[in-house]
Amino acid sequence: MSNCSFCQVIDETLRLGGIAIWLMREAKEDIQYQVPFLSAVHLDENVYNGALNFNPWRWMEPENEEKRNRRTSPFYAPFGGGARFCPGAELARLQIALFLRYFVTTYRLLNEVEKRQFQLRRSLRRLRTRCSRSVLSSSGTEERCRQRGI
Ligand code: HEM
Repeated sequence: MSNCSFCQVIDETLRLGGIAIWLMREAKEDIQYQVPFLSAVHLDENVYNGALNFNPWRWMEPENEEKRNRRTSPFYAPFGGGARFCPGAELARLQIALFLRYFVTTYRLLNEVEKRQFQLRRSLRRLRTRCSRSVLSSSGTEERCRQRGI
């Protein structure tokens, strides 16, 4: 699952907010090698333009192609690396992609105004249904509906 349609969104989310940046490592003895803290790499302006911005399209840029290799890249390691590389990485990415697909194809995101319009339309539809049902049983209800212009 290296190139699903949601992969850029998943990769960008894991770059900015993955758990990898919180992992701590402690050297048991003094060493002469300096390992950059992962969050410093993931959020480094010299590595990623506008590093603090959520920009899934960055992963489509050819210059980021090599950086994006989560198994080998020193600039992108949301699932750790080396011998401790996360064995659940592909499963996790697949689950996230399935969830996102279900979410965006099943639900519609509305702003406050659209939400209000949606609720009003729904109430009107329900009233219409109720009215058309009660027309059969009660002329009083029919009259009330007529008065309300439904
Ligand atoms: C978005 C979801 C996930 C993220 C961001 C993530 C990230 C990581 C990271 C960064 C490590 C390395 C930890 C370290 O170096 O100490 C790790 C290790 C591990 N992950 Fe995940 N993981 C995810 C999902 C999963 C899933 C779904 C599973 C199992 C089904 C899993 C199982 C493991 C295991 C067993 C290790 C330990 C590997 C070892 O130490 O040899 N992870 N994960």
